[in-house]
Amino acid sequence: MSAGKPLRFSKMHGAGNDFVVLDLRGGRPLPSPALARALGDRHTGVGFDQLLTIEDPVAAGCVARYRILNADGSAAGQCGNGARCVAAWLQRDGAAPGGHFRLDSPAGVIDVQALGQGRYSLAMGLPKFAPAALPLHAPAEAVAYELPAGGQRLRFGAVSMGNPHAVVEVPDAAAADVATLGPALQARPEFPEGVNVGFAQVLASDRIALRVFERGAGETLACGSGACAAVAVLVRQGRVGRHVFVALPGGTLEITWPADDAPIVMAGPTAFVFEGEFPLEQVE
Ligand SMILES: N[C@@H](CCC[C@H](N)C(=O)O)C(=O)O
Repeated sequence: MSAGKPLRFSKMHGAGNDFVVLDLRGGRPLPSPALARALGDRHTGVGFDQLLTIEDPVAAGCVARYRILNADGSAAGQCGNGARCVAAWLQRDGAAPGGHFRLDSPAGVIDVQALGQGRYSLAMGLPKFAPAALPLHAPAEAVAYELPAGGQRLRFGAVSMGNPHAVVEVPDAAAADVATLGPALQARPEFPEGVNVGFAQVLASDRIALRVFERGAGETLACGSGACAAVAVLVRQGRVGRHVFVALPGGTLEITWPADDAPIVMAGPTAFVFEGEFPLEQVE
């Protein structure tokens, strides 16, 4: 990034999970973690949960590649709400004509289907339950694990959606002590790369309420990969069916996992908020 020339960005959100989107196609350099943190500051910068960079694709057959930085400057392997926003951004840009296209993500190729009115459906890949996939230090794969966190023993399921998730079933998501238990489980040494912690309340076999304490961003209004992870874990525990509406504080996502050997499909909204320019002198 060169000083003197302001950085153009788009501000977007997907179900309240908010993003700054940068167009780095043509080989423009990635922002440093320091620049990401400066942009992400909600008082002195623009503010976001995740920074999304749109780049030239590496994988064949994709219209673009995206990468993800959390608000604290750390890199992430997947972002479901962000992937929908990248899809919407590319369609508006004209780079993804037609309703069906592919994105090159850090976790692999994602199939996108535009549903109209800013909604997109994405095939988010297979959930990976092997502890090494997160990674989680556990003696063996299990449908549920238990660890001490926040002064209690927390029972959770664990899965990778390209990024690591722990899912705790709670009787009342609104009353869950997300601010205490989220960081406590996230910081356990058994998760050497940290973990996104979801608190899921089963409302019916096709409906759950979910709050997610994200790695690198704290509690967000929605987490797309977290919604996929919650459904994957709860299906495996026999708690829900394979088509589930996930109500998050910022909106509802529709998650379908047709079969164990099929990718999880996530459908949900996107929104453009504003376009802007950030003066790089603030950072460099
Ligand atoms: N909000 C995202 C997930 C973003 C990455 C996550 N915080 C991590 O570090 O793995 C989503 O919608 O999936």
